[in-house]
Amino acid sequence: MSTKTFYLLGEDVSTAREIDVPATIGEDELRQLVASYFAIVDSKGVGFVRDDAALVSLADVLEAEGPIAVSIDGKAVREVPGPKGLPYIGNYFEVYPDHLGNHQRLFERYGPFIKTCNMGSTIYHTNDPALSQIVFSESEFFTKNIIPGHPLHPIKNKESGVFLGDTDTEEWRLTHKFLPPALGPKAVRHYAPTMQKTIEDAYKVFDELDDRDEAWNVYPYMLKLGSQAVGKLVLGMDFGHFNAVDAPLHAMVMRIAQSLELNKKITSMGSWYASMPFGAPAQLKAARTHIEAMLNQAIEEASKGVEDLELQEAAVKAENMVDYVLRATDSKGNKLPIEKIREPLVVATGAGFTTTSSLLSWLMYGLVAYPGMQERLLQELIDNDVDENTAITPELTQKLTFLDSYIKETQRKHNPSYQPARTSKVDMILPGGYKLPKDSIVIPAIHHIHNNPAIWDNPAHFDPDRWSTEAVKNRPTASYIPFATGPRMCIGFNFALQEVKVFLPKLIYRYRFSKASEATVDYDPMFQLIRPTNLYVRAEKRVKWPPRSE
Ligand code: HEM
Repeated sequence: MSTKTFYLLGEDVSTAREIDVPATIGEDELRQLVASYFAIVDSKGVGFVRDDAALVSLADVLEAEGPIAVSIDGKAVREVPGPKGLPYIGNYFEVYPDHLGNHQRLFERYGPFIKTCNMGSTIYHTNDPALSQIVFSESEFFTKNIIPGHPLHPIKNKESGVFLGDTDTEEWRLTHKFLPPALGPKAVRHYAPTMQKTIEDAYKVFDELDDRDEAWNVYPYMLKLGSQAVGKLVLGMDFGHFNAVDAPLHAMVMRIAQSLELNKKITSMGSWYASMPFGAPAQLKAARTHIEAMLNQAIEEASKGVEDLELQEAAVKAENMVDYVLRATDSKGNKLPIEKIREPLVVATGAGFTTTSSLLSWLMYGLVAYPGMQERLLQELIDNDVDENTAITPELTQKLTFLDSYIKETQRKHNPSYQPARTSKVDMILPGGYKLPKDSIVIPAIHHIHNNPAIWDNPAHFDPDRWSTEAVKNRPTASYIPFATGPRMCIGFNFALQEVKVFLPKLIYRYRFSKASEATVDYDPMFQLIRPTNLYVRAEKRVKWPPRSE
């Protein structure tokens, strides 16, 4: 055993610490030992420097006299860079209103890890897959802990267990045990007929719009469609969104969408604003109370079976998630307590329709904005013997490989979610030498990871065929994460993907879509998700279909 002193390259030598190094230590073990003293997240990047020269072998390090500097990925440690802010408002005007474009600009200027401060709230963003993987991994370094300044803080809700709650809680563990089976691959397969009925019920509205020769704004109709499906399959509720062309949105949908808008507004103002007894924070409180009342009624009224069933069996037999949570029983005979059912269901409903309606809107956008897509998707249906009477089963959608690539490319280029955030648990040194303090909010910026030119060839080009290239098949871990990754990733992704794989073929087979507005498509920077706000299309009922390919 010998005692050596180490300090972080870039810090003052007076910060050097003594570390006892066993005589038989190996090179990797030495890196790990030093990493553990300085909370260096990835020991593989640790290097040693003495008198400005790298100590390349283990023997060099063990024999070096005096304090040894520790480099990270060959660099000195450094503060996370970012733009200088104005007094009080910080970088608000550097980020808003076009936060997608502005963050892209900031990544180009400052590199893959940046720091901004808006109205007193400091946030870190990364467009680097390796850093994102670390941030999402629920470890000794990071967790989902929704502290003030976290984008979800104004709507934090411990009782919801999932999405709006911290990881380290009994509620998360319990809900995370009971909810996911109802959204697993086997469970969502038996939802396919209900999904198909949902889209077929919507035909009469799109047909009438065609008869009237009217163009329609995509997002509001996709919101109706996405929420109609989630209403039925999560809450057992018929929202009646396609009873007529101008059927209003159900109050449940309005209130959840309103909560998200208010939340984005509150977070963009900084955490001090959230506790104000008027304005957006007061409206948010009123919206929550209304949602709870409606949910109680839905639980009363949802169609339900009677017998208790083991989790997996309940998942494949239940008519909807209300039915499922009331009957699902774990191996020890425990059920999700009745008082713990309401909040997770509200969250699953909100998480389910806001996201799928945005994705559906971008899928429609691709049909009218990218030449040839609609024709290729239709041809694939014809070549797989799809016609208007075909039941779109998971077995069939597995064969629709171009549809799969088209959805993936849409989720890459136009991903609706952009700000899943995690919180640092300790002061640490990240790969690249970035110093990150405890309680920092870090956002793996999904849109910017998916459009990072260091990872994706010509990322601005919409190209579904890239998904069959070796480069994309062998892409770095976490470079495509539309549903986030790690233990707190989306639990509804099977549901979402199956839904769009049922809806899209049905729509494309029946209608020919064309763009009905010339304006550049905008997104609403004050909404929690990225969705096109001004995309108008016309859907004409097809009267002719192409022949099968030779
Ligand atoms: C295109 C559709 C969807 C996208 C892009 C999406 C995306 C995401 C993302 C990025 C997260 C992580 C959020 C965070 O870390 O803060 C998440 C979590 C979640 N999603 Fe989804 N989602 C989709 C559809 C759905 C559906 C259909 C449901 C349910 C029916 C659902 C339920 C949830 C839940 C409950 C969580 C929280 C999981 C937890 O806290 O452990 N999602 N989703």
